[in-house]
Amino acid sequence: MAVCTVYTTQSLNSTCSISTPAKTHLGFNQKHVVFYSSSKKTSRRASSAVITCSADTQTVVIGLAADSGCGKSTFMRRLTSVFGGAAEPPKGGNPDSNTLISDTTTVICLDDYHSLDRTGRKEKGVTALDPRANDFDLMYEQVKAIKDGIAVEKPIYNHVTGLLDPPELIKPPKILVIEGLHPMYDERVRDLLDFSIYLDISNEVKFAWKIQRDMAERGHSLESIKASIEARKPDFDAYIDPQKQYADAVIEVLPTQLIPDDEGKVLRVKLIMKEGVEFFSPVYLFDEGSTISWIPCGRKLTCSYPGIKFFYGPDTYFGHEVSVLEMDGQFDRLDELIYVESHLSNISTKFYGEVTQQMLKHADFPGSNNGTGLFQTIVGLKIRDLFEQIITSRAKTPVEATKA
Ligand SMILES: Nc1ncnc2c1ncn2[C@@H]1O[C@H](COP(=O)(O)OP(=O)(O)OP(=O)(O)O)[C@@H](O)[C@H]1O
Ligand SMILES: O=C(CO)[C@H](O)[C@H](O)COP(=O)(O)O
Repeated sequence: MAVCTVYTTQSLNSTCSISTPAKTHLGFNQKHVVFYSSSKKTSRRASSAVITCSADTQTVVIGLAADSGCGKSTFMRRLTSVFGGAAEPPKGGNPDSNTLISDTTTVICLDDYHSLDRTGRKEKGVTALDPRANDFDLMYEQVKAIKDGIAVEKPIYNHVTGLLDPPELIKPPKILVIEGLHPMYDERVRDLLDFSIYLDISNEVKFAWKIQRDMAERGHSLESIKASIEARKPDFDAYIDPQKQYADAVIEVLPTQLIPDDEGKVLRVKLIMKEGVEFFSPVYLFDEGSTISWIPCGRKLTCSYPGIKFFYGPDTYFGHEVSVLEMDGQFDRLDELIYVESHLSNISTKFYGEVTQQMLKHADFPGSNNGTGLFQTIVGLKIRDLFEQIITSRAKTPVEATKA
């Protein structure tokens, strides 16, 4: 009996099939195929084996990083809507699950990889942002397994009780989104991402949003909100904020420059897009690569005080070449957004007016009248486009095999 192992450059999963020029008995595991045969010609046959995997079922992995209360859930709702169908927690599972599943996407919250529960963190004097409170080995193993087409039993961090609940089954989806505090912190996890986004909310705006949500909806006092932001800040600066250097797209939210000393109600939002990212071409305004300042308020766009200002141009971000699209101000009439949409290019829509349609559909979501909603919607469309391109390219590329 002769045995020959062939290593592949791509991971193999249960969708893969192997054909050889002659009859051989074979089996395969994640990165290699083993051929057994009574023939001495095994080695030659193995080298000419053709390995085919179904591209449809290989998971594309997207990372979304941001601090708590910075709009991740809102962004996820916009993204899953682009793919159609509702995103819901796993049916019949833990009612406090953080996971959202739709036909195309599964969104998992990285809080589920907290290794210390609320009491454990208190006893050790660490915050949830501290890497010591999180299990990056498990995060890496499970995200890799899902990407390789293997279902996992993922833990659940229960935000109601502050405890770690029994795990839930996560099956490989078409698109896996890992959202939370640390999707780009661990190099191994970062390398699994096909595309990454960082929501960079400036302190002033974060404070305004926290007050609005935690005072109005959760009954917290102004003092306690201030204290919680201050307590998280050193770890946020040390472990969360630096991840933005790795992101393929950053949505930066700043106070307006149109009104002096505004309290974070009118926003200036920048979409920073890395150049040279495979399957992602930055959005542009009017003329790709040029520098444009545009005030669209006129006959076709109603603007009340303080108006709307767009900017587009090239820049550098953490040493990378980027394109930046910026919007300062807010829309009065969302149906007129079509005027702005028609001047943007590379937005990966499937039909004229798709951005406007998505924005109108979710007019009640926070940020629908400003650049946060507009840019989140556009990034959602870019992710759909990236996914479709990846699937097409995988379908064209046969798995490459090298003999041991
Ligand atoms: N674009 C926006 N414009 C205005 N307010 C916003 C925007 N996005 C989010 N907010 C405010 O921030 C709050 C938190 O938003 P969201 O739930 O999407 O964030 P999150 O990052 O998922 O939060 P958490 O991690 O705490 O669950 C919202 O209730 C809203 O008050
Ligand atoms: O930063 C966070 C991410 O959402 C939370 O504070 C962290 O997950 C801890 O959660 P809780 O406050 O519910 O114990």
